[in-house]
Amino acid sequence: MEEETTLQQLRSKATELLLREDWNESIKVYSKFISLCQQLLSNTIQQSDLLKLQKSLCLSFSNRAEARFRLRDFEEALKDCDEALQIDNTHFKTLVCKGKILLNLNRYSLALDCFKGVLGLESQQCNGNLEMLNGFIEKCKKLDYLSRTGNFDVSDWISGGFSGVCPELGEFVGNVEIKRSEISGRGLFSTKNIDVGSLILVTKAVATERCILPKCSNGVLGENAQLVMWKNFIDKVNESASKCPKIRHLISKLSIGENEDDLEVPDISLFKPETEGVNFPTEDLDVDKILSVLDVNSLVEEAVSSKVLGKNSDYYGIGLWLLPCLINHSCSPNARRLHIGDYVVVLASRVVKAGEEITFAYYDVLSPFSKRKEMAKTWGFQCECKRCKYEEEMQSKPEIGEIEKGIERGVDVGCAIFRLEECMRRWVMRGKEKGYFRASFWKAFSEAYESEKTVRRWGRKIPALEPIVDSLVEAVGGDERVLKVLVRKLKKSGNGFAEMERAIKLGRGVYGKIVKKQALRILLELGVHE
Ligand SMILES: C[S@@+](CC[C@H](N)C(=O)[O-])C[C@H]1O[C@@H](n2cnc3c(N)ncnc32)[C@H](O)[C@@H]1O
Repeated sequence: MEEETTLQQLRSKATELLLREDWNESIKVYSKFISLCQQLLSNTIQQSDLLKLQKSLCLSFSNRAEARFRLRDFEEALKDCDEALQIDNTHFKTLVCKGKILLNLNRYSLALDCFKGVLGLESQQCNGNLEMLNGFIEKCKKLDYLSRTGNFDVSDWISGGFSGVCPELGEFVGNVEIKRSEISGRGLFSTKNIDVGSLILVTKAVATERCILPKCSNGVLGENAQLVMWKNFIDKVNESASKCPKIRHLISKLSIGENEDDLEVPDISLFKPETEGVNFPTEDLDVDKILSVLDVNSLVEEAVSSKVLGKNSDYYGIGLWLLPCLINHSCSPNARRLHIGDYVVVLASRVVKAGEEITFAYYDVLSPFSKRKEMAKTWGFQCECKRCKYEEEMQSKPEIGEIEKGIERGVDVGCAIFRLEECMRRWVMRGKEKGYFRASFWKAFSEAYESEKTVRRWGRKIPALEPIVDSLVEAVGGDERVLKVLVRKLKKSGNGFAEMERAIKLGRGVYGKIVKKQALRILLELGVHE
C-alpha cells in the first residue's frame, strides 16, 4: 500500500533525525507521521493492523515528547506523553520521559509517582535500568522534601571547595503572601515569624544569561558584550514565555514600573510549582511588554554571592525569577538573595516578624542617602522606604552633609565617626535610626576598624566594632562586608567564644543556615582573604 510505504519512510527518517539529535526536524517528521497514522487508524478495521498502527503511534508520540523535552518545550512534551500513555499506560520510555518532564517542572511528587509506577512494571526494560530509576526516585524524594520544608544544606559543596556541579535545589515558597505594599504597588509579606538565615523562597529562573565581561581600558565593562548579553537574555525569556502559558501569564502580571497601585494582587498559589497543571489563560504578550517587564524586574546575579559561591569575579549574570519580582527594595532590608546555579535563594538576613514586608536591596545600602537616591533614579523610582524618609528629614541638619563631604575629601575617618556619634547623641536618636546613619557612613567605620593606627589614636572616643556590627544588623541585616571586618578583627585578636558566636550569627544572616560549622568557617575565611 502506498500509505504504508510513506509511513515506513517517515518513521525511518524521524528515527534517524532523533538519533542525530536534530530535535526540531525530528518533531516535524514525527508530526507528519502521527497525522498520517491517525488518518489510517480511523479507516482500519482489521484488528492486527489496528494494533500495529497503535503501537507505532504510541512510539512516535513518545519520541516526539523526548525531542520536545530536549528543546525544553515541557508543556507540549507532556501532552505527547499523555497521548502515548492513553494508548499504552505501561509504555516504559514514555513514563520515564514524563517523569523527567515533571521533575523539570518542579512537580516532584507527581514525578515520583511516575518513576515509582515504572518500577512497578517489573518488565525487562525496567530491570535493565534499575540504577537509573532508583537515581531518579532518590532525586524526586530529596527535592520534594526540600520544596516542602525549605531545609537544604550546601555545606558539603562549600567544604569541597565548590567543586563539581552545584547542589540541586527544589523550588520552595515559605510562609509568605502577596499584599498591597506601603512602599509601592504589591509586595511580599511574611505570614509567620522567620528567624535569621531561614529560607523564605527558592525559585528557578525563567531564563538567565551569563558571561565574563571584558574590561575596557577605562575600566568600564565591555558595552558591546553587555548588549549582546541583553539581547540573548531577551530571546531566552521570549522563548520560555512562548512555550509555557504559566510563565506567560505570570509575566503579564508583573510591573512595568508605572501605576503600580492599580495593579491586581495575584494569589501566591499561582507562583507555586503545583499550579503547573492549571489551565492558564493564553494571553498575548508582545515583545514591548516583555522588554518593559525585564527592565523593571530582571536581577543581576549579586556580585558577592556569585564570587563567594565559586564563580569568577569578572563574571556577570542576569536573570528573571518570577516570585522575587514581587519583592520591593528597601534601604533597611530584612532579606538577601544568593544565587546557586539557576536558582535564587531568598533568606532572612535578620529576624522577620509575622506581617512584615519582605524586602531586599536592589543596590548598595551601605552608602549615604545622596548616593542611594542616585542609584534609585537609575532603577527608575524614588525610594519610599522608612530609612530614606527618615534620612531625607535629617538632611536639614547641616552636620550630615559636612560629615559626608569630609569623608569624600579624605578626612581622618576616626574624626568623622567621632563627629557623627556625637551628633547622634545630641539629637537623641533611637537605636535603629543610629543604625541607619552608621550604615550610611559604613565606609568610614570600615576604614577606621581596618586601620590599627586609627583604632589606637581614637581609642574609646569611637565605639568598638562589636556594638556597631549589632546596630548595623538591626538596621540593614547581615552583610558580607561587615562580616569580613568582624572576622578579620577576630583573627587578629584571637577568637573569644562570644565574638565567634557573633560572627556565626552574622554569617547565618549572610549565607543562610549553613549546617556544618566547618563549611561556615571556610566561607568566613574566604571573605577575609578576598
Ligand atoms: C520588582 S518590582 C517590585 C514589585 C512591585 N512593587 C509590584 O507591584 O510589582 C520593582 C518596582 O517596584 C517599585 N519599587 C520597589 N521598591 C521600591 C521602593 N523602595 N520605593 C519605591 N518604589 C519601589 C518600583 O516601581 C520598581 O520599579
